[in-house]
Amino acid sequence: MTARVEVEHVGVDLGGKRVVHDVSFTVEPGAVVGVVGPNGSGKSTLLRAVIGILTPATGSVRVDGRDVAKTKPRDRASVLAAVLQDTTGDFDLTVDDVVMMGRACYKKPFEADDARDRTAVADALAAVGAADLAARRFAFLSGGERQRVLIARAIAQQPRVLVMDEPTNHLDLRHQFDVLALPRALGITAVIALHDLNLAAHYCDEIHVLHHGRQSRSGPPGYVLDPAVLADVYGVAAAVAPHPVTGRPHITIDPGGRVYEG
Ligand SMILES: Nc1ncnc2c1ncn2[C@@H]1O[C@H](COP(=O)(O)OP(=O)(O)OP(=O)(O)O)[C@@H](O)[C@H]1O
Repeated sequence: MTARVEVEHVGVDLGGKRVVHDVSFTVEPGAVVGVVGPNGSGKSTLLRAVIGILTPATGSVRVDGRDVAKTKPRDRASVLAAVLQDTTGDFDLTVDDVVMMGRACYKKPFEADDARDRTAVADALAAVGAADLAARRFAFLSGGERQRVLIARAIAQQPRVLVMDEPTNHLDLRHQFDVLALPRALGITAVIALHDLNLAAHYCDEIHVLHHGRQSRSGPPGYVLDPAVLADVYGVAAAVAPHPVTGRPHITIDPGGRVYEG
């Protein structure tokens, strides 16, 4: 199951200040969309509005036509799952227990886990290559192992939309690729905040660039990842050329600031 996400004129206030201004885009069912931008540009705030834990000051987020801000948290959880940046890592639980938390939206309080829950948990752990961690204590995992377990928890929720904020943090190269390939492999609509523009170029159908809380450019990677945009938004000199293997845009940054040609 997958869903269409419509972000319409979303503005978000934090601490009495507007930090996201008038952002609009649609994510087609099954599409993978990237949100990129410098530190403090509003990516996490926008993602929190998408999943409904922040209520937009303007506009709305709709999933299959239903306003997320007006949907009860329990109903939201069976549609939207999130992997956010600041999830505490101090659960005194096993990995199995942590991933089982993703099943809570399907159960009454204190209802026992059933075979379907256990299958969903095992499948989710296998999907992130963490089946061997199931019996380990979450608190004693490495940063990358924890991150994969938190992604497994979101997948065990069997959402129609997966929202991930910098999911590749802590992950080695192989796991970065595997995690970003997951939404498409599972057929889940995804909205992903990313710092690595080359990963965004490779995995995203569309990219939305935020700059000072505003949407500065949106569209397919080849349109968005333009040297002039990178210079304007990030203040870096960059060359963009087709990746030799995939043909997707590939960015090379000049750390010295020299502007490449071609
Ligand atoms: N509770 C808050 N009150 C006031 N301002 C806030 C609050 N939380 C975040 N901000 C500000 O909102 C802006 C957007 O922050 P946000 O975390 O969404 O950016 P980001 O693009 O995700 O950044 P990063 O790449 O560093 O994670 C920043 O200027 C930040 O300082």
